[in-house]
Amino acid sequence: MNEKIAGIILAGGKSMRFGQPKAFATKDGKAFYQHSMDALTPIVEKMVMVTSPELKHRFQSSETKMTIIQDREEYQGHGPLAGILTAMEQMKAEWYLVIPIDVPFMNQSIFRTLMKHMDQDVDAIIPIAKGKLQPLIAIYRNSVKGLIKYQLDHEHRSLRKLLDKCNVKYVDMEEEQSFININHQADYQKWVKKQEDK
Ligand SMILES: Nc1nc2c(ncn2[C@@H]2O[C@H](COP(=O)(O)OP(=O)(O)OP(=O)(O)O)[C@@H](O)[C@H]2O)c(=O)[nH]1
Repeated sequence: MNEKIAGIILAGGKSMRFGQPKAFATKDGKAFYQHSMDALTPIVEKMVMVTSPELKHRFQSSETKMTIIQDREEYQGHGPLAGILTAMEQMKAEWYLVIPIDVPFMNQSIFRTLMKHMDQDVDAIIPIAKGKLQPLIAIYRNSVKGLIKYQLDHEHRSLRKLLDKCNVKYVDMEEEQSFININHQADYQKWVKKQEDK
């Protein structure tokens, strides 16, 4: 455990492509958002799940280190950066482990690998997996808070844009399975069918 490190679960998306709130889809009898919690729980002392007013009442947690909050009002629905900023303002830490709610194959070892790169000169630690940057499964330092606020105040919601202005450590990940994210209902149904056929 490290008190300098806190967890942020991003759970305020609209799930338009999925057709219903994907946080509550299940894998192995457990909701997707619980898989995200499980990936962070062994590592962090405290964590927040940042969601929308519409979804807030649907999340449950008996985990004492978890708080469920909603995006700061003026940034509600403004994308993942709104969730990250809201969490950083609510919960003080030096480093934040960030995870979305649509990566049910994720596990703590991915974060343990990223954590090896935490040092003074770095603002963000971003994995590269499946040939892509993965800025939503990443570590951010509190040094980026001001930049995130600036971007949101100027309607710049892109994480890529934030990374362009930061000192970023990119980490190539050999393990790809953990990074599978489920955006479309069809992908989820394909996976469910595969399990049933096994
Ligand atoms: N707190 C917060 N989280 C968000 C917001 N927008 C997206 N997220 C989360 O960020 C992660 C990635 O979201 P996306 O899959 O890109 O977007 P989505 O809105 O969930 O899905 P689509 O509507 O299909 O694009 C998910 O965990 C979302 O719940 C937001 O405005 N606030």
